[in-house]
Amino acid sequence: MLFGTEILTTAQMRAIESDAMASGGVSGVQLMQRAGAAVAGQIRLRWPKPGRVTVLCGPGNNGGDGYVIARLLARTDWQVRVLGMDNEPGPDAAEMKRCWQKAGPILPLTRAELRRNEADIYVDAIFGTGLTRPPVGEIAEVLDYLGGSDGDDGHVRQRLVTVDCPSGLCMDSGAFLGKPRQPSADDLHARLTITFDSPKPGHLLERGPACCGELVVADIGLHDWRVRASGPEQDHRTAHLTAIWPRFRVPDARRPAAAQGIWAEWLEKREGSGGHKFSHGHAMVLAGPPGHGGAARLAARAALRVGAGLVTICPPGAAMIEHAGPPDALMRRAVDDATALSDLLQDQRIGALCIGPGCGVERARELLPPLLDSGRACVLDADALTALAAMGWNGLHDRCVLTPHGGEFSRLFPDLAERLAARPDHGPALSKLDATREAARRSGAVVLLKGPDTVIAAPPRRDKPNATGHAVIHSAFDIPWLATAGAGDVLAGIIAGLLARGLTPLTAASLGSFLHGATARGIGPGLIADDLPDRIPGAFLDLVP
Ligand SMILES: NC(=O)C1=CN([C@@H]2O[C@H](COP(=O)(O)OP(=O)(O)OC[C@H]3O[C@@H](n4cnc5c(N)ncnc54)[C@H](O)[C@@H]3O)[C@@H](O)[C@H]2O)[C@@H](O)CC1
Ligand SMILES: Nc1ncnc2c1ncn2[C@@H]1O[C@H](COP(=O)(O)OP(=O)(O)O)[C@@H](O)[C@H]1O
Ligand SMILES: [K+]
Repeated sequence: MLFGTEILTTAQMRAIESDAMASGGVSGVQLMQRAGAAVAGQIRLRWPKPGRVTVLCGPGNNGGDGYVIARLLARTDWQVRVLGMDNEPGPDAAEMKRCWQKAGPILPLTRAELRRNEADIYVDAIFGTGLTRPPVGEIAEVLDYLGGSDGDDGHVRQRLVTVDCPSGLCMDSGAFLGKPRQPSADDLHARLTITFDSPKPGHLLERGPACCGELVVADIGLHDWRVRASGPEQDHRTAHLTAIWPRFRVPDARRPAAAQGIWAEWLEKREGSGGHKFSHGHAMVLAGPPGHGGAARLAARAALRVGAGLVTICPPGAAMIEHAGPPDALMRRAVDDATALSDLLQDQRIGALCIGPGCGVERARELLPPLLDSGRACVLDADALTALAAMGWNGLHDRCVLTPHGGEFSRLFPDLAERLAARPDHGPALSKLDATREAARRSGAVVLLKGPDTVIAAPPRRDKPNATGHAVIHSAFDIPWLATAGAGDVLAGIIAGLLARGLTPLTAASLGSFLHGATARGIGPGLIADDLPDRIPGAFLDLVP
């Protein structure tokens, strides 16, 4: 079972909207009115005293939402200025535009007009899911102004509310079309973004979290069609959000799913497997040469803390002395070479292995073949990934979890990393989600690409090789202090421990990321990786429904 809040690509969102409208259950205008009302409602909630608002309306349905917002705010005593385009949008937006024109004028959507009057709030309803190419000309200038490139020190961004997303952001990738993928000070930053029905990948990836500001997901009544579209025979279901990011609001009815799902996984394993320590799984962490033991010990301690029944750390004999200290619960066993590992793996009770943290590339290269031949569930991290990049995919299988950070990913999948770094010229741009899924497909393993926007992707099912596998995005933008030496080693150990307990690789990687992030949130700034394993029990307790 996967957990988290479902997210939809823009294509899936459009498909669900079309299904809903084709069913006759709801019209396009009704959806637009609900969308506009949700935004106007959020504005009134945050700015209860009516003031001056400038609504910027683009050429499509995002602009249509803008005309609804303008009308609803004008009704509640806001002084509304609308800047719009001189075009005939699709029928729904055209109707909303006409409705607004009965209440007030539409001024030209130009930078000069925008600068003419100050407003308390700016509403960006220029582009949403329909963005296909980089904004140019007058619209690009308007967006630059809103982004603060005018030297106004970002004064607008504190007052910028965006409809569906900051205009110019590709909602599938979180990249700004036509701009470098690195952060730039003049990227359009909103204080608040209201999106509809479900988050889209671009809200959670790359520039999305920083530029959307607080993200509110408003219900516009598409639930029944979303559920139908994500049934087992449909391919609409894509990725699941696994963390509730503090600035991220989902409709209340969908909020508890994450925590309860995780807790249920845990109980299921505990109660289904009886009381013996071996029935809770035996994890092995392959440690490296003398002087490099810390990383593997962090991993081993984390594997114990997530409830593996036994954990053994396996350094070469020459490094054994380094591992004499606590925790006493940890077992030690020397593994000097590939033959010793093969012999050890005759013990079928060893359920999962972790290789990479502090292992040394040469040793990883030697130990990987017998480890992979054994077919055991395993986590390949750090030095094991560097070794793998030189060895190729032979022997990898769907019980392997690869946990690269960006640098390791580019050694393993240089072409994908290069495409991911390139300036996107049209939408939808290749996303971190797409790249991780492709990496999982090529390697046949679960791939967890680390970062503030961790993506975890499973390879396609064997019976559906052309379908995309399940994927999970774990958002950790609110915990930058997790980017500290050794945090990745702890994550590898957590996942190995969960694999030993019998969780599927995708669930172990997703739940592992969630626990890792939740633990870091509980500790706060100042965290060092050593703190993480021993605080995992607290993160578990927070999951009790
Ligand atoms: N379809 C629906 O029923 C609903 C749509 N909603 C709103 O509609 C939005 C999507 O509407 P659209 O599909 O009309 O798309 P948008 O309103 O995002 O705008 C795209 C329009 O601009 C054009 N365009 C794209 N890139 C451009 C560029 N760089 N320069 C100039 N023009 C460009 C496109 O050809 C299209 O006409 C959503 O983001 C959401 O705000 C909501 O009202 C909810 C219901
Ligand atoms: N900016 C960030 N915000 C939150 N988490 C991050 C950020 N950057 C990296 N991380 C997370 O921190 C951990 C660092 O892992 P890694 O790069 O492997 O470090 P190490 O090898 O030192 O253990 C990963 O879990 C990663 O997802
Ligand atoms: K917008």
